[in-house]
Amino acid sequence: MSRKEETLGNVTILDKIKDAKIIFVVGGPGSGKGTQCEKVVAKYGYTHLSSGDLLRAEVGSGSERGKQLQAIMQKGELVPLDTVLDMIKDAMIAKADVSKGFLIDGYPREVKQGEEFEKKIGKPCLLLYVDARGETMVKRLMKRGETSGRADDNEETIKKRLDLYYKATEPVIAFYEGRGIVRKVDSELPVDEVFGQVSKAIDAL
Ligand SMILES: Nc1ncnc2c1ncn2[C@H]1C[C@H](O)[C@@H](COP(=O)(O)OP(=O)(O)OP(=O)(O)O)O1
Ligand SMILES: Nc1ncnc2c1ncn2[C@H]1C[C@H](O)[C@@H](COP(=O)(O)O)O1
Ligand SMILES: [Mg+2]
Repeated sequence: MSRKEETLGNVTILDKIKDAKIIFVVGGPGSGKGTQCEKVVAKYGYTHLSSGDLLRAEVGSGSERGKQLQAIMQKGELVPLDTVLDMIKDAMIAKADVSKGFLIDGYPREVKQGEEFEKKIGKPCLLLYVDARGETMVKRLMKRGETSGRADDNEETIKKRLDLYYKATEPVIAFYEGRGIVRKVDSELPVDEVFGQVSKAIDAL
């Protein structure tokens, strides 16, 4: 057992995480995952962990690993599963004592990521599927790119991210539909209306 997984009485920190609500937030690039998660944090006090944000923090640290990650992300490709899962696990452990629930935004990106998460961390009780049309997502990302400073908010990388989403991530939704835990929200609607649908899904837990 690592130091981070030390026991608290007879309960390990990982046991605590398993007992917390875990929500996967999945959708295409620019569909509105981060926007909705912010609102969930404000209303429900959940902990928002975006795999993309965790990776960008590592890039921002200037570390050797960050440089390798940056090269992958700039091309719109997926970083290795172990890297991203370790980052999420560490971030969850750091919040285990105070968290009412976890929003895991941008993960799983492929079915294997979901399977590994469940082996190493725990089971999700809900997959929020933030759905928008490809054309809408591209428009939103091009607009966001005017101010975001994100190296991947450019036309060429957006196209690759979208292609990869359809190929690798949409099967994740089908996989969890088989479990009956997917709730789809229509992110073509204004932000507050989308959030109304998100709130219904969370209230039903
Ligand atoms: N329902 C909405 N209507 C209009 N604009 C929206 C809506 N939801 C989000 N946006 C805007 C806010 C941002 O500028 C942009 C992308 O939203 P954002 O929440 O950052 O997407 P995301 O987190 O799914 O993208 P990424 O996967 O690239 O991180 O679109
Ligand atoms: N779950 C992930 N697996 C692999 N790579 C990931 C994951 N989450 C984010 N990334 C990389 C690849 C993405 O294009 C960028 C940006 O992610 P975003 O969710 O759009 O912020 O990071
Ligand atoms: Mg985001």
